[in-house]
Amino acid sequence: MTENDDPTTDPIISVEKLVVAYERSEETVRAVDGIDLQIDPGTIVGLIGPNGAGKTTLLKTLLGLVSPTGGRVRVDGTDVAEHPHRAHATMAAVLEGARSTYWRLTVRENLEFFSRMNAAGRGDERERIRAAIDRFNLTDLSDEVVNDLSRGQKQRVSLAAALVQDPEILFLDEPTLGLDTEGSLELQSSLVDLAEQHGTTIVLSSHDLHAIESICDRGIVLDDGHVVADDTVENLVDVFRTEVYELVIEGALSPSARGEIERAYEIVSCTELRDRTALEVAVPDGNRIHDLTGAMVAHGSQIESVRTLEGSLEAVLDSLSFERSEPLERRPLRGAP
Ligand SMILES: Nc1ncnc2c1ncn2[C@@H]1O[C@H](COP(=O)(O)OP(=O)(O)OP(=O)(O)O)[C@@H](O)[C@H]1O
Repeated sequence: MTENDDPTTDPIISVEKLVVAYERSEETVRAVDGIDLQIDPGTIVGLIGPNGAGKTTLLKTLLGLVSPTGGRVRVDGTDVAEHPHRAHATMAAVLEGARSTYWRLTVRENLEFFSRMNAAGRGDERERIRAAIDRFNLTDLSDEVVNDLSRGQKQRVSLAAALVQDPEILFLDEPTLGLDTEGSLELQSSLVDLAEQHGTTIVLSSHDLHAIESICDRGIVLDDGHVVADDTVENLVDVFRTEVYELVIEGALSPSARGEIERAYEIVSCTELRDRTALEVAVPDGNRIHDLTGAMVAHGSQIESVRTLEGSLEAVLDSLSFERSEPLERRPLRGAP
């Protein structure tokens, strides 16, 4: 499912002109710097970006744990800052590094506690707990004290504790961290099931780009507190797989070669190195790369190398980091502001 499947659906999360600034000793850091977002129910959205991009701050602000400096967040129509209790009734979270369970209680006691706290009266509690224990393979651990479990096991308990709350929205910060490959794959399939079978909206941040590519409907790339790309994961990857080439030429790009390229292609970036120039050019159809190189040679460019930018989210991020000193609005990603 993608955000555009049903144009009549009201967004379950709506973020308007959101700014979150932290005061540090001598400076103000705008961790979120003017973000507008709408997320439709039942979608799985991945927040991606380099360290310090603002992912955790955005998640915590959606949850109401951090107050906006400006703008607002509405969850299921409720302003999170104005009515935090009402907003919290619809959501659960597993935050990285935060203890989202009680380590002195057993697994089962934790699940009972969270279920009663946040989902009292909603459906059959015993059935919900049994399903969460099954889903996260916790049967043999259900009477163990959480403190005695491994990091990966604790992570599974946190996820189970979030799920027994039967949330409409689930926020996860780095959910696959600490899980082995099998655990990570199980978690991914549980999240997809949740969205598909229960219509749960899932927003997760992760550096695990394979997980994001496998399960997310939509990827939002943050950098320096801004949304720099927002599209289906497929489209984000496609832009790089089929269309963008990096060409390195000797010397500078002559005005006539530049004019020739710009007649048919988009120059995504042009970086002058000491005695070379690196260009990223968006080519609408992969076959036309030969026309492009031919035209450049005809206009006096000596081409040193040509390479396709890999078709993976990793390439998207690498390319964004490469360009961090460049204006990001020059990226060709659809949906970027
Ligand atoms: N409590 C805080 N006080 C001051 N500055 C903060 C605080 N929390 C985050 N920051 C700063 O805000 C910016 C965004 O941080 P944030 O943790 O939201 O990014 P992130 O994308 O989640 O990074 P990472 O991938 O490393 O977790 C960074 O410059 C960070 O140093």
